[in-house]
Amino acid sequence: MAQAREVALSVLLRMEQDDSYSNLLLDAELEKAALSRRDAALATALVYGVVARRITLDYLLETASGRPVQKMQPVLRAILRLGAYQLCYLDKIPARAAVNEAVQLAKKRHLGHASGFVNGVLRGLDRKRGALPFPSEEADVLRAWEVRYSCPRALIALWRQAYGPERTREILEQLNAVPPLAVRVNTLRTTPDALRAELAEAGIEAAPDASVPDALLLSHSADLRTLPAFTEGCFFVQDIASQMACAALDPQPGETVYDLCAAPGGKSFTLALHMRGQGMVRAFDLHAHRVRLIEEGAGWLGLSGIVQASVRDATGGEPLPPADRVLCDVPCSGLGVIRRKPEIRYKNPKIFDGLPDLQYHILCDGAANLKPGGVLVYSTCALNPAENEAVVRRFLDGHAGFEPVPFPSAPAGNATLFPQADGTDGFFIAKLLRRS
Ligand SMILES: C[S@@+](CC[C@H](N)C(=O)[O-])C[C@H]1O[C@@H](n2cnc3c(N)ncnc32)[C@H](O)[C@@H]1O
Repeated sequence: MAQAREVALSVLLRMEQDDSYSNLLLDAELEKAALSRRDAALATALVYGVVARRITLDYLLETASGRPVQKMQPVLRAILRLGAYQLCYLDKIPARAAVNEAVQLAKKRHLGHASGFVNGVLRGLDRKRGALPFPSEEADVLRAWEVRYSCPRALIALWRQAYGPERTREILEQLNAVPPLAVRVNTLRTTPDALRAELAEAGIEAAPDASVPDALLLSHSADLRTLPAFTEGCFFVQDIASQMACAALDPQPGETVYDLCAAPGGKSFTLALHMRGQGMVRAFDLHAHRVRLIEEGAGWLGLSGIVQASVRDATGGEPLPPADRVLCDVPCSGLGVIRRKPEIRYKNPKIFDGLPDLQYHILCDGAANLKPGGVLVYSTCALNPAENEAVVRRFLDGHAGFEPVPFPSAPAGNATLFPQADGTDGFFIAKLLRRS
């Protein structure tokens, strides 16, 4: 277990230095450390938990220690956050173990002189934590929610303005929850029922989803990669919202479909399955190393004959022969998938300012490469109207030949999916028809 905390500490420190994603750093550290399954699970829980709860943990540590966390040495700060997270959120870890392990970590990291401080702060936090006052909503609602949900106030303010206070509170209440795990059945290799039976044998309950066929919702997150059904390419992980975007495009066998921002390829694969393996999905992406991921995935799932991957810039690529349907699953802020990538919340919303223009130009490229009578779907995993409704509005204002088309659960032709209400990732889907 000590090793799990060391791995978690290394990941947290590297995140501060590299500004890299927690999942990528964690995967790399776990591979290096070769931990037992139990230790790897603890290291994972610690990294995601500390990243997600950082603002709350810092508030608690500052209140307990009387010292500003930001002024502490990064390694000391990370050790205290790890200890505080275990004390406040991991009931299965005894308080004494959480404190002692933090002291040992400090010694190993040559902070022997601070081990008394670590011990004192964490013991104090453990004693007082039920009684520490949280900021009150009456005095400053943004600060109160910032501390309670560990979400920067700029993002809370953005959501309050976009969706109102009630919906914002609901979004925040989901922010630190475990996200659902959904898979798409590879119906060219198996059936939902056969896959359910195979998963059940491995101790994983799977239920069909009400909104999309050939999707299964798994009861708990297991290491799916070791299952024969996985290695044989009988399914892949894909959130229900992504599957709904593919269902909205509704591609038919024999058609030509473009997926303009396709890597790592999940939606291209689902589109190919909708088409029962007949026709062509051209899967483009700007980055060659990401195009390789599409090729690998298509090979694994037996879809190489229908999914053709290549590098192309959707903001300035060469014109293509017009397609029957085009998907623009554009690069976005990711503000709908914070449950999966907890650090997204700490990005300054200003860095998203350039996205709507990029997204608009990709949507225009989709329109330019679509046949008259063809269907265009625009999607993001952003909960941010500037990247969603506003982009589609701007597009429709300048493209008289296009009109919104209803699809299930979206009578006006577009839908924002919310984790709390829809049980999916936060997501936006708009469906448009090219009349002429
Ligand atoms: C939201 S991700 C796509 C996810 C993918 N559709 C899936 O379901 O697996 C957005 C993708 O857009 C790509 N991208 C960014 N700018 C692009 C551009 N100008 N042209 C084409 N692709 C671009 C990124 O490399 C990234 O892979």
